[in-house]
Amino acid sequence: MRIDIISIFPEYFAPLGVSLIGKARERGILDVHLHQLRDWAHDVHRTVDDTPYGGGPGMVMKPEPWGEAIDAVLAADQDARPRIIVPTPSGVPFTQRLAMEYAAEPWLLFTPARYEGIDSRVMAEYGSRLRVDEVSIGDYVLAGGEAAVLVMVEAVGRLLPGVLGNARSAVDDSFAPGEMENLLEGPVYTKPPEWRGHEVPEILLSGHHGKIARWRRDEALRRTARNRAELLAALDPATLDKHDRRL
Ligand SMILES: Nc1nc2cc(Br)ccc2s1
Repeated sequence: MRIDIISIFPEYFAPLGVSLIGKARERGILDVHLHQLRDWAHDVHRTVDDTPYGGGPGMVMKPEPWGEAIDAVLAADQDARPRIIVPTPSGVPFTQRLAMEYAAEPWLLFTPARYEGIDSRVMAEYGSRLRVDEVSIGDYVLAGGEAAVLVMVEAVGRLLPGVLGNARSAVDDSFAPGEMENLLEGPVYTKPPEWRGHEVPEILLSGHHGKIARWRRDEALRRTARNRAELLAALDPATLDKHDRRL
């Protein structure tokens, strides 16, 4: 997978050089290209923003630098087209299902904005011939879209074949479509069996895989009811057995 990111703070993406994503890049599973938006702002101050038409607070990112920057990225591969992802509090929710959809894409282009956002004509221009998604990582406002891109690149990158290794399958992730969709993962334990008077639940030491699976599902349902009751309401009743219903 190729990922391009255009930003006025490309240094913000240094974390993409470490840990899981950094190793995926070293192994050629992920190819990340960072671009400084100001390289396409040609005035002496390399200006990328201006006051909003219609008045109002803050500044809006100018269309010209973004247009030239996106054109330059598109020119990198004339035979392919990236899916453009615009982080914004006004977008569709970023979910595990959407992360999986993005993980199947060969090329993603992230356009994190600052200020009040990007002049709307930019995505109107590209939306006529490319897939452009406005995506929110949550109902809060950041100072810019860069942190949202870090979140999405990690959530997508870990799903790429070979990144998690054999030890861990993303199929068991919280929110993954199927068994765990709309369910939070339950508590986890490791050695020692007793720590400061706290013992590991006996069932987990029993070696009885069927009972352990049952216990884990019960705990997942309990945690979901406690922390995200609205997800339980979205659970497909067909996936609940009579034991679940007694919880
Ligand atoms: N939650 C989010 N806040 C913001 C702020 C800006 Br400015 C750009 C993108 C995003 S996504």
